[in-house]
Amino acid sequence: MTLSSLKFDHGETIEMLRDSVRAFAAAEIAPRAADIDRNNEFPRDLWAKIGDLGLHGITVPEADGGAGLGYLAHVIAVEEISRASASVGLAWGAHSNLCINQIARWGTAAQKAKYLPGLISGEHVGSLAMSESGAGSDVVSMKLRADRRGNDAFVLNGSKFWITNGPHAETLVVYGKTDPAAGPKGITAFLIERGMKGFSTAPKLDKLGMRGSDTCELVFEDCEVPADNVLGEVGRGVQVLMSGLDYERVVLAGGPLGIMQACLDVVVPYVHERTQFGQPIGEFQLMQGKLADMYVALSTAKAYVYAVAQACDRGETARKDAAGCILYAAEKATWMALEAIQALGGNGYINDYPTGRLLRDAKLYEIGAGTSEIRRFLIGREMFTETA
Ligand SMILES: CC(C)(COP(=O)(O)OP(=O)(O)OC[C@H]1O[C@@H](n2cnc3c(N)ncnc32)[C@H](O)[C@@H]1OP(=O)(O)O)[C@@H](O)C(=O)NCCC(=O)NCCSC(=O)C1=CCCCC1
Repeated sequence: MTLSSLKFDHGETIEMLRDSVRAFAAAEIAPRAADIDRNNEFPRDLWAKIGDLGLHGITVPEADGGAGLGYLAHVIAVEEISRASASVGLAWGAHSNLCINQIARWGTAAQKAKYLPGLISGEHVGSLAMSESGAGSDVVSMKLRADRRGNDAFVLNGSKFWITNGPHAETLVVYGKTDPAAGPKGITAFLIERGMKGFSTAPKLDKLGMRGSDTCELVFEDCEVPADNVLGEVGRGVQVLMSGLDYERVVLAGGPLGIMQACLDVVVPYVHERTQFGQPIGEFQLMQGKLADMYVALSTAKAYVYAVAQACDRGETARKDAAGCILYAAEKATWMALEAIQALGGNGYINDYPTGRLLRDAKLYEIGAGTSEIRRFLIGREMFTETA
C-alpha cells in the first residue's frame, strides 16, 4: 500500500509534469543517489537527459526556447528530483534557476540567443556567483572589481567562494563592483564563459553534504570581459541580484520538500517491516505520533511553498514569503531527517540507509540561498516596515 497525500489542485499540466519528473528521477537518479554521495561526484551525464525531458528551460518563455511553465512547475521539478537525490536537485536548481532564469529575465536578445540554447539542451552547465569568502550574508559588500577598459570591455579581478556548479560551469552569472564607492549601486552582473583568459576555478570544496553538487572558488586575474556581457545595466546589478534571490528562495524550497518526502519514503515502509517486542514498530503509538508529525510538517510546508510559487507566477513580489517558505521548509527538513534517523534507530545511524545523507543534505538549506537568520531578518523587517 502506498501512502496517500493531500491533493493540491494544480491542473493537468503540472500534474503530468510531476509524474514525468518523478518517473525519470526514480529510474535515473534514485538508484545512483548513494553512490553520488559516497563518491562526491557531480553526475554530469544527467544534464543531457534532463535536457531531453525539456526541463532545463522550465521557466524560460517558449519564444526563447524554454517550456514557459513558471515557478510552481519549477518548484515541483526541484522537489521530485530532490526526493531522489537532494544534491542533484540543488545542482539543477542552481543551473536552471540561478543561471538560466536570470539570463532569461535580464538578458538581451543577443545574450539569450548566445547562451540559452546550450544551457537548455544540457550541453552546458550553468552557475551563478555572488558570495565571496568575506561577503556571504552581507553579499553587497562583495569586493570583486570590474574596471572599465575603454568602451568595449571590463577587467575583473578578485574571487568568488562557495559557488555551486563552479567546477563544471561553461556559463556563469557573476556579480562584481564597477563602482566600489557606490555601495549596492556599484554592483554589475556579468556573463562569464569558461575559457575566458584570466578566469580559473580552484579545486572543489569538501562539503558535509550535497556531495553530488560540486562547489568551488572562482578566481579572476585580469579577466577581460566584453561590455556586451553585462547582464542588465551597469550599476544596477543589485536589482538583478536581489530579485533573483527572491525567485531562488522559492524555487529552491522545492529541495527541502523533496528531502521530507524522501524521509517518509524510508520511514513508512520501515515501521511495517521492523518488529520489536513481537510487533511492527508502527503499531506503537509513539511511532504513529512521529509519522503524524512528519506528515503534517510536509503537508504544511508544501502548502506554503506552492502558494508562494503561485504568487510569483501571478507576477506578485514575494520577498517576505519567499524567505518565509524556504525558512519553514528548510528547518522542517532538518528536523524531519533527524526524526527519520530516530525512527530507524541503529539502522538510521549507519550509511547503509539514506537517513544520514538526508540529514547532511537538508542542513544546506538552512544556510544556502540565505541563512535562516537572514530569512528571519527579511521577514521581520518587512512586517515592521509595511505596518509602520
Ligand atoms: C537582505 C540582505 C541581508 C540585506 O539587504 P539590504 O537591506 O542591503 O538590501 P535592500 O536594501 O533590501 O536592497 C538593496 C537594493 O536592492 C533592491 N531590491 C531589493 N529587493 C529587490 C527585488 N526583489 N527586486 C528588485 N530590486 C530589489 C532595493 O530596492 C535596493 O535598491 P535601492 O537602494 O532602493 O536602489 C541581503 O544582503 C541578503 O539577502 N543577504 C543574503 C545573501 C544570500 O542569500 N546569499 C546566498 C548566496 S548562496 C546561494 O544563493 C546558493 C547556495 C547554495 C546553493 C545554490 C544557491
